[in-house]
This record gives sequence, structure tokens and C-alpha cells, in this order.
Amino acid sequence: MKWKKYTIDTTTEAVDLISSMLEEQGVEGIEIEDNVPLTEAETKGMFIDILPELPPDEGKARVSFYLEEDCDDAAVLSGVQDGLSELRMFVDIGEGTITCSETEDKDWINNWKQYFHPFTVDEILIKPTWEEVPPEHRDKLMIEIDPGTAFGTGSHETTQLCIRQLQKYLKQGDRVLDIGTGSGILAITALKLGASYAFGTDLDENAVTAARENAEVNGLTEEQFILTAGNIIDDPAVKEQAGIECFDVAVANILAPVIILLTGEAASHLKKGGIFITSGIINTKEADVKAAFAANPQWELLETTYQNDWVSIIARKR
Ligand SMILES: C[S@@+](CC[C@H](N)C(=O)[O-])C[C@H]1O[C@@H](n2cnc3c(N)ncnc32)[C@H](O)[C@@H]1O
Repeated sequence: MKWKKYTIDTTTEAVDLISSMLEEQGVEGIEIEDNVPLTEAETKGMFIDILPELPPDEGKARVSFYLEEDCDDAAVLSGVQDGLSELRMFVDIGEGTITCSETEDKDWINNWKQYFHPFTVDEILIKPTWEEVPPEHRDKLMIEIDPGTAFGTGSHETTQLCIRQLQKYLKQGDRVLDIGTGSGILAITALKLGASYAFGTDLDENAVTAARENAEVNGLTEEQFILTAGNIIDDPAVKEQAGIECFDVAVANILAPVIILLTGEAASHLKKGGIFITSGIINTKEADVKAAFAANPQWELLETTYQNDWVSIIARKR
């Protein structure tokens, strides 16, 4: 089925009123495009890692909504036109024009799967759960992944940087803390490489569900890989569940500002001599993250590695 997309050109000032007017007209779900930066609370709630650079906000906005092909468009549009005329009397709605475009009915949740195929990171094979093992890679250590809507197919530079450092620093029997587990790919890799236990946490409940399913597909038990949704930085229950000074390795592939906050947190969960593998750091933020480690005397910086524009910083707890 195709959907018709209708877009109202308006002002940022009128967006909220237009949104509630559309809701009153029975429109379910709208899309807002503007150049207003997200607030900190919005960024957190939407699990956004990298904010795009926006052009200046000139007060213009586009509000779009979708109608199914068999919907009585004329009736809905006439109601929307009346609603816009009414709003025009007490708010600047700008042009207030409605344009129509058809849109394909794509399976947006699953569309990305066509781009995810088996690949290797050194001697590790990362394979979507729904694909066959390529015969030439049968001898490799295999990690099977279906990230669902979570981050973590393994194809991102930052995940690969962490996988390489897990291969280097992890010892047999190590206990691993995976902060921002996403699909669970890093904890699962650690367990397959010989870790005895992993604790994974993520703000996103969908990520925790995906990680749990991936652990099972990879033959790991629930006792080996404990998962919980929450923020280890400010949630005492998550901190306590993870445990104090009980991990040999902590890994966090999040963004630089979060890694900076984690320089305090990870130290309290690692044993003396424990290794903190970090990534998600864009090269322009490398110095900031290093300064945060340097400011905390518990850390000794060990190594920095790079892949394209991304950085991985390794530190040891003294
Ligand atoms: C870049 S993804 C990494 C996923 C996976 N570990 C990987 O390396 O591919 C970052 C993840 O961290 C989560 N996250 C962000 N801030 C967090 C926090 N304070 N505590 C736990 N998870 C967090 C996000 O929801 C997201 O799933």
C-alpha cells in the first residue's frame, strides 16, 4: 500500500497548535522539520548519539502527516484547511500551504537488513542471524547478531575498535562490564573470547531486549550475561546491581560527553588493574576525553587507536 504525504509549510511558532489541530482532525502521527536545536532532555529521551549541525533557525517549519491510499483525503484536507484558517486568526502560521507527495510503503523497521551481510573483524566473523555462514569463514569465531532497532551490527568503526581492543586486553575468565550494550555485540564478543561473565546496561529497553535475544542465539546463558535497562551514571539501583570493584574489563562505546562522565563511574566498578576500553569518540573530542582521564589520578592512559574519524582510548585503573 502507498501512503500520501501532506506537508504544511508554516512557522516554528505555530507548530504546536497545528499539531493539536491535526490530532483533532483524526490524523495519527506527524513529522516536524525545523532548525530548532533539541533540548538536553529531548536528546536523552530520543537516544540520539550524534546531533547534526543545523543551519540557523529562521522560524520556518514543515509539518507533515500521512494518509493511507484508501482514506477520504478530501474530507481530511478540508478539515485541515478550516483548522489552518482558524489558527491564522491568532497565530502567525506563515504560508500555511499544503503540498502532497506520494511515498513508497517501505518496511522502515527492516529495510536496513539488505545492507547487513556477514563480515570479519580480524579472526571474528560477524553474521546477521538470518544469513548462512560463508564457507570461507567457517574457521572463524562467529558472533550472530540481529540488532533489531538497537545500535550494534558491528559495522561501525567504533564497535570494531572496541572488538579489536577486547581481543587484545581480555584474559580468559575475565568479568566484563558493557555500558551502552546496544545489540549486546561487545559483551557477546567478550564472552565468546573467554570472559566468564558480562553485565550489560543500556538506557534503551529495546536494546536490552535485542541483547538478550542475541545472547541466546549465541548459546550464552542468562547467568553469563546479565542485562538491565538504566543509566549506571545516575541510577543507584543499576550501580548496585553491577557491583563495585568486581570487573576486570569495562567497555563503553558511547559518545565523548558520556565517556567523560564514565571516567568517574567505570573506576568504581573496575578492580585495581582493570582495563577501560572506550570508543564512540569523534577525533575532535579526543583531547577532551584524555583530559578527563588525566584529571582522575585513578587512571593510567595506555593506548589510543583510530579508525577513520573515530578514536578508541584505553585506560588502566591504578
Ligand atoms: C553507539 S551505541 C553502542 C552499541 C554497542 N555497544 C556497539 O558497540 O555497537 C551506544 C549505546 O549506548 C546507549 N547509551 C547512551 N548513554 C548511555 C548511558 N548513560 N548508559 C547506558 N547506555 C547508554 C545508547 O542507548 C546506545 O544503545
